[in-house]
Amino acid sequence: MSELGFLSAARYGKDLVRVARVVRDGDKHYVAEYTVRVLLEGDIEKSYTKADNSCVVATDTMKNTVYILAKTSPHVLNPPLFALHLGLHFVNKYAHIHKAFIDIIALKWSRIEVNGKPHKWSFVRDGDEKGVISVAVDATSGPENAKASVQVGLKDLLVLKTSGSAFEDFYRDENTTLAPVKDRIFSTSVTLDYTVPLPPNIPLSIDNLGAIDKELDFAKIATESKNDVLEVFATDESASVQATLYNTLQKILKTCPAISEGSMSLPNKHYIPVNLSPFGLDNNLGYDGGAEVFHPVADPSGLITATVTRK
Ligand SMILES: O=c1[nH]c(=O)c2[nH]c(=O)[nH]c2[nH]1
Repeated sequence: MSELGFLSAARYGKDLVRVARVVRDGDKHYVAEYTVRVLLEGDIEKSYTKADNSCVVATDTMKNTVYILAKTSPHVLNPPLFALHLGLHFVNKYAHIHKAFIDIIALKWSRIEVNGKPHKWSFVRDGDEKGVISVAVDATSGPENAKASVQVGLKDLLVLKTSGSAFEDFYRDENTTLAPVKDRIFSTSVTLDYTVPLPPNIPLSIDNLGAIDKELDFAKIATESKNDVLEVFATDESASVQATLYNTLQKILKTCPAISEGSMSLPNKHYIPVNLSPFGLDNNLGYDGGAEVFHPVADPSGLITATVTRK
């Protein structure tokens, strides 16, 4: 068969590797639960073009590696570091693998408090929110010169405010029916991704991951950026989802000097005030807001996205 095309890109791996790890410090336990995706690039063309599997690190091997490092990595409780450890492992172990892309979704297990005291080994899923980590390790110039991009964030953080949100003075034309409103419900499911450049003074290696975290403190960045999301959402006198998104990312850049860029994706989950006038009831449908009964609509939703980059 004559070939009409050439292989211009190739990347393969294992997706949806679910792993939970318990770390025991005496009778105080810690737990992490992840869904991991591993994708690799390198000298793998012949597996596609020549049906030659000799270069194929089996995706089953990648799955095993996730379990093995979940047991052996000192960084297993720190998702960005664990992702870096996995990525560096693959480019170090296999000379023909030059890039590793590790994505982790971290499920939420919060320690249960009993009578105000944190319990030793009991946890609760107290929200849909998940941590999201996306690491790309590039060892094209050799594993000793590996570079990595690290994006961290969260998704599915559901928030709602019943006041402090307006939407007015928007563009109007003959297709516009939406009435301006001074006071409305604002609800969204926050997706936040931020870029954390690795310190240029510390060579990227498995052995240096501890030192890198000492400088950056990924756990602190995660806590502070989430606090900023919640605080700005609650306190911003929102002129629009767009303006609140922008204010949030500005706040995060201020709080977290290690972050170079942040992106957010915010669906505008509309709550439509119900017209109760046929029943002789006033639901405050006017410009000033103050409605009490709403129809939460699943779709369509707005979808507002933006990236703010440090100057
Ligand atoms: O905050 C908002 N931004 C929009 O772009 C928009 N469009 C719309 O219909 N409602 C809203 N609300």
